Amino acid sequence: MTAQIIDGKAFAANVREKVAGHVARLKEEHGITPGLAVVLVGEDPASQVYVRSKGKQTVEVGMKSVEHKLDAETSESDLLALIDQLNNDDEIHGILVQLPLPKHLDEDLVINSINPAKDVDGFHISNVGLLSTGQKSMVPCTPLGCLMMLRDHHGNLSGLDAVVIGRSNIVGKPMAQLLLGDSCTVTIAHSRTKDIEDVVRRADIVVAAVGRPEMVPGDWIKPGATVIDVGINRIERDGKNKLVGDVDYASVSGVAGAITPVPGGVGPMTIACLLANTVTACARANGLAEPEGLTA
Ligand SMILES: NC(=O)C1=CN([C@@H]2O[C@H](COP(=O)(O)OP(=O)(O)OC[C@H]3O[C@@H](n4cnc5c(N)ncnc54)[C@H](OP(=O)(O)O)[C@@H]3O)[C@@H](O)[C@H]2O)C=CC1
Ligand SMILES: Nc1nc(=O)c2c([nH]1)NC[C@@H]1CN(c3ccc(C(=O)N[C@@H](CCC(=O)O)C(=O)O)cc3)C=[N+]21
Repeated sequence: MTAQIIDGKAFAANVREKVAGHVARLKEEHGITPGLAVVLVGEDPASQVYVRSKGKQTVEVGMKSVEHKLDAETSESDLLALIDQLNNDDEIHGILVQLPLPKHLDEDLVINSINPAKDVDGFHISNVGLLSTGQKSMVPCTPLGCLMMLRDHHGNLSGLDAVVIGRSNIVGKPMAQLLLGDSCTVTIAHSRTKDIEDVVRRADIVVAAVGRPEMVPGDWIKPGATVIDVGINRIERDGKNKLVGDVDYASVSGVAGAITPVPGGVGPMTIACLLANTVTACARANGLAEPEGLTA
C-alpha cells in the first residue's frame, strides 16, 4: 500500500486565500488593515529564511508586515520595551517573537509580556490555560495547521487513538490538547517513554515532533494510520544538503494510510495559520465576527 500524500503546500495556499478574503472584507467594510510584527533577535540563518517568507506571505494576503531585527546582544529591557510599544500600537494585531532566543534572555518572561490578544503564536500562559480548559484562545500555529489537515482528511476525529511524539510547549503539548478537544484518545510519548514503538503502533494518528531526522520507521506504524510529520531537520546526504522530517518517509509511506511530506507538509501550514491567527486577532480586537474556517 502506498500512503496518500497530504499536500500541506496546497492546503496552505487555500488557507491563505481564505485569509486574503477576510482581509479584503476588513479593509472594504471597516477600513482596517490587519498588521503582524515579527521580532527576530540574533542572526540565526534558518530563522532569517523563515522570517523572510512570513513577511512576504503577510504582504501577499494584504496585511501589513513589520520586521524588527535586533542584534544578538540586545538586552532584556530593550526587548521588553519593544514588545510594550507593539502591545500599544493600534496598527499591530499580531506579535511573534521568533524562538529560540539567545541564552541571556528569559524566554518565558518575554513571551508572557506580549498582550495575550496579540499573541498569534499562542504561547502566552493565558492562551495555554484557555486552550487547556476548552475556552476561546489564540492557538499555536503548527498544531492548528496539523489539526486542520487531520480534520480535512478524517472528517471526524472522535474516538481515534492519537499518539503525539514530543512534549514541547510549542508543538507536542498544544497538539495533544487540540486532539483531546476533538475527542481523540491521546497519548504523549517522549524521550523517557518505554517501548515507544508499541505505543506508536496502537495509533490511528501519529504526530511526530521530535527533532530527530527520520527517527520513526515504517514498522512502528499501524497499517493505514495517518502520519503527520512536524520535524524540520537539515542533513547531509550524498554530499547534498537535504531537509527531512522526524519520520522515515521511504518506509512509513509504504505502511501509512496518509502522510505529510517534508518539505511541503506541516511547514507551509504553520505560516498560513500564523496569517489566519493574525486576521482572527484583528477581528476580535475590533469586536467583529470571527473569520470562519480559520480557528480551532
Ligand atoms: N513544521 C513546523 O512548522 C515546525 C517544525 N518544528 C520542528 O519540529 C521538531 C520538534 O520541535 P520542538 O517541539 O520545538 O522540539 P523540542 O526539542 O522542544 O522537543 C522535542 C521533543 O521530542 C522528545 N524526544 C527527543 N528525543 C526523543 C526520542 N528519542 N524518542 C522520543 N521522544 C524524543 C523530547 O522529549 P523530552 O521532553 O523527554 O526531552 C521533546 O519532548 C523539530 O524538528 C523542529 O524543527 C518545530 C516548530 C514548527
Ligand atoms: N515564535 C516562533 N513561532 C514559530 O512558529 C516558530 C519559531 N518561533 N521558531 C522556529 C519554528 C520553526 N517554524 C517553521 C515554520 C515554517 C517552516 C516551513 O515553511 N518549512 C518549509 C520548508 C522551508 C525550507 O525549505 O527551509 C516546509 O516544510 O515545506 C519551517 C519551520 C516555525 N517556528
